[in-house]
Amino acid sequence: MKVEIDGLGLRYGETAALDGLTCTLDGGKIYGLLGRNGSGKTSLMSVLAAFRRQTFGQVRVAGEPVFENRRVTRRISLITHTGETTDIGTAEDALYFAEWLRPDWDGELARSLMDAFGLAPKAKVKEMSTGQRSAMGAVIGLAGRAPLTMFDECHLGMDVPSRKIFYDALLADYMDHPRTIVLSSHLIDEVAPLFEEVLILDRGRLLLQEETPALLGRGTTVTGPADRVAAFTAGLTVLDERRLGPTVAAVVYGPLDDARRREAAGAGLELAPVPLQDLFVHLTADPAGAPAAAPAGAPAAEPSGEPR
Ligand SMILES: Nc1ncnc2c1ncn2[C@@H]1O[C@H](COP(=O)(O)OP(=O)(O)OP(=O)(O)O)[C@@H](O)[C@H]1O
Repeated sequence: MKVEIDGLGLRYGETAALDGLTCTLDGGKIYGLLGRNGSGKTSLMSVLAAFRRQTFGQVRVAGEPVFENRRVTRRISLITHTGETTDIGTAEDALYFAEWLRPDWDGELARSLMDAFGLAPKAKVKEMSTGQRSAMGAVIGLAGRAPLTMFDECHLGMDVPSRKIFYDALLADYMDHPRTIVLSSHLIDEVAPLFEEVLILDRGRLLLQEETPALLGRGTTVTGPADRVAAFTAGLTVLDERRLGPTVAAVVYGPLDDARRREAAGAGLELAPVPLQDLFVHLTADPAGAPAAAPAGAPAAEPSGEPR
């Protein structure tokens, strides 16, 4: 399902939660929606799901505006960590309601996920633990198979095995039933393998939108003897440096072309990708205290220059 967002603004009184956000999701992918606390992720998903009406700008899903448009909203699902959509009687009541709401509901999948998460059908949703309520939300979000499904930090409180069940189930079901999935999370390294494309928000605006491999290509860890690493990284943007005896691992920002990679190999240096989380920290660093970020949709920065 294609999502078009044009100059989107959302205000809560004086607070601009979204401030002229423009981007397009072509759909049929798993998108990672990242951003620091308060950057506008929940606000954006709330507008996309028509939970809130935008203050200005436009949102179109499958070519149609979403607010008060049941034809489109019945095909959009937003699962939040607060679980308000699941807060109804017992777990089986919540599933019944979700089935009534969702035209693409898969009851078989819902039952098998309930089992996998160890959720009892007769349990009252209000009496569930935080992690159990999150798991309930995951069941409803996945079994609903909405063509646009958004999970907003929906793994909050889930323990590690439950999160693994969620990620595995999401990927397996997405492979069988491709759709547009948007996932927001602060556990970046944990969810990064799921993302095909990443959007980063910053203060209500789009900071960056890029396919994951290209984004990961922006950073490299250079490891080797300290003096050779220093010589190789001279003039590059070094985000971090760790020293272990005579060996240094330096994280550099910006693509390295083939010639530079050959040069590194010739110097006996090891090159490795940088985790998405490290890049995220760099890209969203506070401009007052640290390197700033690349503009939205911009090509990767030159090795020698700090973007924006
Ligand atoms: N109901 C509300 N009333 C007033 N301000 C709000 C409300 N909800 C969010 N905001 C403000 O809007 C901005 C964006 O909040 P939002 O919840 O969209 O961010 P977020 O990226 O989802 O944050 P987090 O990662 O912490 O969940 C913040 O400045 C926040 O304080």
